[in-house]
Amino acid sequence: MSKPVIVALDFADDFECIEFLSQFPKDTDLFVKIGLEMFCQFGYPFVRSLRNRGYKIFLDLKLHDIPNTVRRTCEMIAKWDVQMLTVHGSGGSEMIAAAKKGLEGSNTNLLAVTQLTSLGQSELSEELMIPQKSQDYVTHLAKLAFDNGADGVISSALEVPMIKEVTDESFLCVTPGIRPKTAQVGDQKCVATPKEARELGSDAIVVGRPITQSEDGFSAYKNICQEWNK
Ligand SMILES: O=c1ccn([C@@H]2O[C@H](COP(=O)(O)O)[C@@H](O)[C@H]2O)c(=O)[nH]1
Repeated sequence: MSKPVIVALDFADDFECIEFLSQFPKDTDLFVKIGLEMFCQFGYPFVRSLRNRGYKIFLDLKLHDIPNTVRRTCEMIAKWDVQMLTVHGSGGSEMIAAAKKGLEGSNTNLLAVTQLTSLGQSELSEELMIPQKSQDYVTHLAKLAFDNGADGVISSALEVPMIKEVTDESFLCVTPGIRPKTAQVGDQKCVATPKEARELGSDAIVVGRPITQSEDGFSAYKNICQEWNK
């Protein structure tokens, strides 16, 4: 099976989103990410409607709360038949283990966010006052996630080799912050091209605006898939 390009559906309304999806031929094996923007507006019925179309779903809610709340939330999401769910790794060992417990019996992969790809070394040290070097912080959180039952992490593609080294080759590294050479970087600080992500060992890439804001979203998607799967 080829590794997926996951399309981040960050749209202001569901009509715009469905219109975007209508460009894709029906037999496209589409893996989409529903994040906070769309989930806050349209909730579970929207997730269900995309699942009913046959899409694979990455529900990117980045849960970050006390273990009991996260476990109970995950118990509910476990019934939704989504393929991936995120929590923040910085929620700690108990919270990660509680999320995994909540997902028990489902096929949902639990992914822990290490360091947001919109944060660079200076934000980490100067704003968040985290004394470690970014790479050490990321590998520490990845190991914490691995040791507490997560199936993988969300990280920059640039960190994948180090993460696989401290965890396991099978530990999933799903990487946003992907920018083809000609695309605008925007608010992302840690970026890689699809080709770089593949060479660094990412298991899946997440791409939003370079596809969703392109004049021809389907062509942009196909070009990225081609570069990624070469
Ligand atoms: O560290 C992270 C975690 C999640 N994201 C999400 O991925 C997409 C990226 O969208 P682009 O438009 O390609 O920048 C977006 O939905 C983020 O919420 C991330 O970028 N970094």
